[in-house]
Amino acid sequence: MKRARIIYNPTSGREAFKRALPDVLQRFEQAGYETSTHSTTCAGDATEAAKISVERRFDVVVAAGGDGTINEVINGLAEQEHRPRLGIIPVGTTNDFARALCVPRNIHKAVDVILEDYSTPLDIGRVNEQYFMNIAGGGKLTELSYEVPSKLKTMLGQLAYYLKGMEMLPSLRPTKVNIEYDGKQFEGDIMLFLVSNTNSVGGFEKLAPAAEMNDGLFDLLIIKKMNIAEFIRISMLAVNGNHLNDPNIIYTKASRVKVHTDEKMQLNLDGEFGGLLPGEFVNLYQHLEFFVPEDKFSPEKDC
Ligand SMILES: Nc1ncnc2c1ncn2[C@@H]1O[C@H](COP(=O)(O)OP(=O)(O)OP(=O)(O)O)[C@@H](O)[C@H]1O
Repeated sequence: MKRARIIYNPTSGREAFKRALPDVLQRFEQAGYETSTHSTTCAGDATEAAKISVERRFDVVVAAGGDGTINEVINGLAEQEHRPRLGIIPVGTTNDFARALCVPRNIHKAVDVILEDYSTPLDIGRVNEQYFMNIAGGGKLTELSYEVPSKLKTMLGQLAYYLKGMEMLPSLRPTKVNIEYDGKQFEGDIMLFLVSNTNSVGGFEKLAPAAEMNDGLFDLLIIKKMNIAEFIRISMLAVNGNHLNDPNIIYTKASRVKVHTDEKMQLNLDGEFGGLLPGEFVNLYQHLEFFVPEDKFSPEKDC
């Protein structure tokens, strides 16, 4: 019999997963899985739970939560020799990664994707011995994602981020960096940089529109120093993906990106604080196998 371990964050999003859990378990049982659950208790707990799932030889691990929970689970699986297949049930506030995978936000439809049993190997990123599946970055604005209090996210959802973003705008300052990417180099002041594995970033779906998740390459986006009015203008253009030809933007693909700075610059990994830079970002080609809708990589699919 196949065995699945569901690791879920009971505080994620609007706490809907706890209510759906009995139905979810029943559906896994009916599909032939022996299933057990782990409810996370604090930061880092999902990483430990994922490592234990590997030790106990589960065939499938399901991460139910927001991007933070999925990131923690990936950190528990990435270094293991035997890596179970990974399913996602997106019940967080932003769910950028699930959007990139075309996994529906409806809990039962997300369960359908896992039980349909189609999975595919996808790239993940590593930096300073930590792993990310969606995006890494640095620059004051990337700190937005963890400055929003969890209670406010539960109440307001995505709106909480926009409000906090507006509040932070006046305090945005450029940072002097040196960025090496696949043999090329950029040196100068930047507002922020992003190293992206998917095209779904911070609720913007066209920020890194060419990102593929199984090509062994990141999309690197550098936004150079500019004033606040310019920055707002670029952000508006980015909603529709019209920011890429701007002279203040560098947008390219790279498998390795090395960021050095003498100033204090925080590293953001999938929306959570990941320590301080410098760091070297390495793309791990097709390193983890994810359940996705079977037509996810067909040219017609747009989700
Ligand atoms: N029982 C818990 N109580 C409080 N925090 C927890 C608990 N379990 C996990 N966490 C922490 O909550 C963080 C954020 O959770 P998660 O990403 O699942 O949900 P979210 O914040 O609602 O959504 P998103 O990250 O998409 O905005 C996790 O990275 C984890 O460190």
